Amino acid sequence: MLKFDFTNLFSNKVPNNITLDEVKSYENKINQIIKEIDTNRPGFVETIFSRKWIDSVLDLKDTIFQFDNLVVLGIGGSALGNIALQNTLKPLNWNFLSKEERNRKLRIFVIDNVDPDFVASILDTIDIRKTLFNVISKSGSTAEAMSNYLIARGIIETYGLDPKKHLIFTTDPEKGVLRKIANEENIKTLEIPQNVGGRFSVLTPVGLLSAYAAGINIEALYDGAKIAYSRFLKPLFENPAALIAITHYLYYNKGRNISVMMAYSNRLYHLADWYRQLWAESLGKKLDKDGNIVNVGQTPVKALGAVDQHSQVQLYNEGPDDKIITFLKTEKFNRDIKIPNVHEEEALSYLQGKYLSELLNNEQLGTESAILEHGKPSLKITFPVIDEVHVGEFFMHYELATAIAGELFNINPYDQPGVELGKKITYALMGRPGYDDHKINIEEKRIEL
Ligand SMILES: O=P(O)(O)OC[C@H]1O[C@](O)(CO)[C@@H](O)[C@@H]1O
Repeated sequence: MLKFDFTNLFSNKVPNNITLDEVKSYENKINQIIKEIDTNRPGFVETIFSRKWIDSVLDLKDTIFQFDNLVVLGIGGSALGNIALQNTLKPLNWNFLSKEERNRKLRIFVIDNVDPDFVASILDTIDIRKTLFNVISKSGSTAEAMSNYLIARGIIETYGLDPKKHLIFTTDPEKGVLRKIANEENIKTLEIPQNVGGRFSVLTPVGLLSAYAAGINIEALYDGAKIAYSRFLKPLFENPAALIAITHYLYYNKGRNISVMMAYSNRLYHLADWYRQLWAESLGKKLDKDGNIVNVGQTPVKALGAVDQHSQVQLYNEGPDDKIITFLKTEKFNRDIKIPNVHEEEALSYLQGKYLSELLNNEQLGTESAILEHGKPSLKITFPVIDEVHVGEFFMHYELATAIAGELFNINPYDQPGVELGKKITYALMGRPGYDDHKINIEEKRIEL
């Protein structure tokens, strides 16, 4: 199980700190929220109690393992879970290993952006004949995913290959242009449960296919998610998701409107990236459930230890009192490196003979202590080891925490109306029929240098 340490959130060293009594005063409300979630089971919870989604991926086994590369084409919730799974659970040099070293599992690439330099750099690297493309889009219409699909398809056709053999669409069971094309052309598909939104979809086929293709144990991901769910049904002070939600909510109300997730592990860093979308899109809302303008939301920020000690920590310690910090660390790294005894130099003797893991984890503890001395609240999540069970558990704790936080803020955590306008203006700029109303009026008085 993941270990959670909430001690420093309640310390008297934090001016205007939250107290256990304050948290306790929300106990009834939170119990009610938990009961409601458990009764109505939102889609992301329902998913982990069904074999359907794992089985739908396992059914594609023969197709997947004919290939050497899997390229995911999707953005936002249709990409970030894939990226997090690969980076936390596979060696960071996975795509550089030989096929034998990879045990014949696939190299995984995720093309989310539409930056031509980025897209070309991946397409230039892979052998198209040995590549399976997984186009992921819940809506089946997102411009970035669609344009990258069209590019991939164009290349497949240019090579004289059969698109049906090189494409899998992961999309809504009924709606969207991807579903239409799949039906017309008999392209293999995976379903995204209709009641699961993109940022909550990592444990649906959205994240499962690339994970499985790389040899990740997808069943163990579900085992971990179920552990998180069983902890979510426990009383408030034994319930990590509820404590994350209420402590962030209370500190937000005391002016801490930035939530930093600082991972002391290059692998765990990608979980912080996933968390950014979840926390931002779910909780950043203009209207509450009663239609009042509230403009709430806590800005999630990711940071990497020890790197950001030399970039961000000065600000965290001495800048505005507007942050709550979550540290991620692991007790066990897959590899370790002993720092050799090279010099008879006293200034270096504290390092020589020690392990990098020891240095990094002491840096974490040092930063956590320094941050507390500067009066800033933090919590810490420790992975006993970075494996499927703990990563699955992490995803589910945060999805549940987000659902609870949504209720505390009295907003809908499952929609994202604020991203629509930008999409429509882009459509208009790109000449998509039906979007003329969204043509922008360029300011006549320019302030341009
Ligand atoms: O899976 P889709 O429908 O292509 O959407 C991709 C992403 O775009 C958004 O709708 C808006 O950013 C996200 O919520 C979503 O994860």
